[in-house]
Order: sequence, then structure tokens, then C-alpha cells
Amino acid sequence: MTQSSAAPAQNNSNLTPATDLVTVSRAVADLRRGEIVLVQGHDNGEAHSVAVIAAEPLSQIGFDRLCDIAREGEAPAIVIPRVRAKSLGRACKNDPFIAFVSADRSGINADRLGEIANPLLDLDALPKGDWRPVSMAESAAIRLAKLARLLPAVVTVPVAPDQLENLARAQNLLVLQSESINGYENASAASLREVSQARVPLENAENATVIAFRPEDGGQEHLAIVIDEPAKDKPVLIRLHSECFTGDLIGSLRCDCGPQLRGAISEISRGGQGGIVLYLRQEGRGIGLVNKLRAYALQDRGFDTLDANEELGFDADERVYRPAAEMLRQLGFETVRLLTNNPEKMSGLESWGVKVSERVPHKFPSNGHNEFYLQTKKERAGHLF
Ligand SMILES: Nc1nc2c(ncn2[C@@H]2O[C@H](COP(=O)(O)OP(=O)(O)OP(=O)(O)O)[C@@H](O)[C@H]2O)c(=O)[nH]1
Ligand SMILES: [Zn+2]
Repeated sequence: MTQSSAAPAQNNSNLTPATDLVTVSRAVADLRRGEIVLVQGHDNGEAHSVAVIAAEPLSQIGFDRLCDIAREGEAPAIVIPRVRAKSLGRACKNDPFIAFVSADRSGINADRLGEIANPLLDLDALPKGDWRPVSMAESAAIRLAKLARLLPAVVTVPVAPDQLENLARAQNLLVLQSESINGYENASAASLREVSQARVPLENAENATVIAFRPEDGGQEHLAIVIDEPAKDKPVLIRLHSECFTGDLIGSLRCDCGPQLRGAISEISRGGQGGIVLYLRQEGRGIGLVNKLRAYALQDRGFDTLDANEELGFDADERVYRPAAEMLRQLGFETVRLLTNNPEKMSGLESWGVKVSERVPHKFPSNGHNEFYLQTKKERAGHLF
């Protein structure tokens, strides 16, 4: 497969201009460093802005800086998942996130906020305070923390919208609109472009080429492993494989990823018609490796794989399939036979314009450690085993 055989790239990222894409990716890096970012959103047509710092990592210096930004009499709020609030004794309705404002500023510090945010940490007692619904800006800030693969919990103080630009200039902070954050994943997927490729003979597929696709904001590359020379005018056998450091690389027995990855490569090669494994950078069903390890720790305390995600404040599955659809489009494939047991992968691809002509089951025997994981996927996530 040569670079020129790829379909011409269309700029169909009409959700978010490239500059917004770059700003969101810079803000992701800022949050991960413990830096403050400014987010603006609209509630019922009215602009609301907040200064935001991630609850992880949260230093006392960072928290004090955030408090200095707060207007006289405005207390910081910590935005946490409803499930966490529930385990801290707050019964709440269906909103996925809720904000807690401590009544007494002296009862709250960076360590205490970290304990409130993290379901793996014990908290003696919640300080006195009030709960309130989150604003659009705060819910976009949670989205940003998820994009940063941090715990989905943030500390915020309100900023008057007319002060936003001054504050940004004075303290050298990024300003983001909530729409840019919410549209980021789509726009990033639409901006994927092939950046390099090479022939890589594999143990069970000697005629393989690895092609790397990079998003415009410089985020992680997704990979297409093209085996043999699949025809473009027929349904192509493919596997969407979500990155799993533990299963793919070090042979973890907690999941079935290692056998599924190698099994897909062998099966495509054996079929003789060629095919593609798309290696998607969606570690831990899109929550990142660090959070996946947290989810494993919760599973060791009795949660199943889906509830552990939700306990941390994530959806059971945070993956998106536009990057896969975009790579297939650029490689020139429209119709696929999909190696999977997961119906959401089929509907996910189809929602981005890829025709799935057939599901090819991709089941491997359990290994003595992953029975409960596989059973949960079957019984609660609708996987077809
Ligand atoms: N959050 C979380 N992620 C997990 C856990 N176990 C495995 N994973 C991740 O789940 C993903 C598994 O992906 P896949 O095997 O591609 O997908 P699947 O949904 O099982 O569907 P098919 O294998 O196609 O049937 C990888 O990103 C793993 O890192 C877990 O307990 N928690
Ligand atoms: Zn795995």
C-alpha cells in the first residue's frame, strides 16, 4: 500500500476549527501539569465561566492560586461523579456530576479535595457544605479531565465573563469554549492524516504493513496493520482492537486482549484475502491506563468491570469509533466484515458511514482469571459469545 493510494483527505471537521483543536490539546496538557484553565459555557443562554484545576493532580499551591482568582465571597466547588457523591452520603438525582461547595474554607485543602475526588481513598468525613448542579462550563471541564485521562473530577471557581480575557492575559491562562471541548474527539478524528508507513513482517503474517495516522493537534497516532493486499471492492475482514498495555504487551490474564490481537492477525492472514487490524489508542475502553489500573483496584474490591468504570465517574465504555471509520475511508475501504463479539463496535462504525456486512465472532477460551470479566461482558454489556 503506498501513500498515494490513500483516498484524498477531506476536511470534514466542521464542528471545531483547527485552532480550537490545538487549544483543547494544550489545555489537556495544562490540566495534567496541575495548571489552571478557563472554560466558558452557556446555561439557558447566559454565559458562565469558571477557572478550573483538575482534582488529580492537585497541589496546595495550585489550589491556593485558584482561590486567589475567586471573587470576594465566592467559594471553590469540587465537581465529582454522582456515584462518588452517593458514597459520600449525598443522594442525588440523575445528573452524572454534582458540585460540592464547602461551607468553611478552612476545612478544605488540596489533600482533602483529592480524597473527596478519588473513590480509592478513604475519607473520614465530608466537611459541612452545599451541593448544587453543575454548569455547562463545569461539565465541559469534566470532559476535559477525561480527555486528559485524569480522574473525572475538577475544582472550580466562577469568573465573571467580562473578566475572562483580562484574567487569561494577566495569568497566561488558556480560555476554552465548552463547545470546543465537547466537539474535540470528533474534530480530532476527522483531522487524522497518514504520517508514515513501513513493511513489518509479523510472526503470523509476514506480508504486513503498519501505517500510522496522526491527528492535527499532535495527539496519539492510531495504527492500521494491513495484512496482504485486501481488495477494495469487496468487504474487507477487519478487527478494531482497542489498546491494552497489560493484555497486549505483558500478557495480563485479566482480559482477553492479547489472544484477540494475535488471533486476529493470524485469522486474517490464514484467510488468504488480506485484511486490516486497526490498533486504536483507546486504552481501558477509552479511560486510559492509569484509570484502568484504578478500575482494576476497584474490581479487586468487588466491583465488576462496568461498575468499576462508573464508580470512577466514567461511562462503562468511553470509546468512539470515528477514528476507525476515518482511517478506513482514507485507506479506501467502505464495507467490512468485522471480527468482534461487541455489537457496539458494529453500530459505532456504521454510524460513521462504514457498512458492516458481517460480524465474524472473535472468541477465545477463558484462562482461569478472566471468566468473570467475560461473563460480565456477555451478561451486562450484550457481548455475543
Ligand atoms: N476500563 C477497563 N478497561 C478494560 C478492562 N479490561 C480490559 N479493558 C480494556 O478494554 C478494551 C478491550 O477492547 P476490545 O477487546 O477491543 O473490545 P471488546 O469491547 O471486548 O470487544 P471485542 O473484543 O471486539 O468483542 C481494551 O482497551 C482494554 O484495555 C477493565 O476491566 N476496565
Ligand atoms: Zn485487555
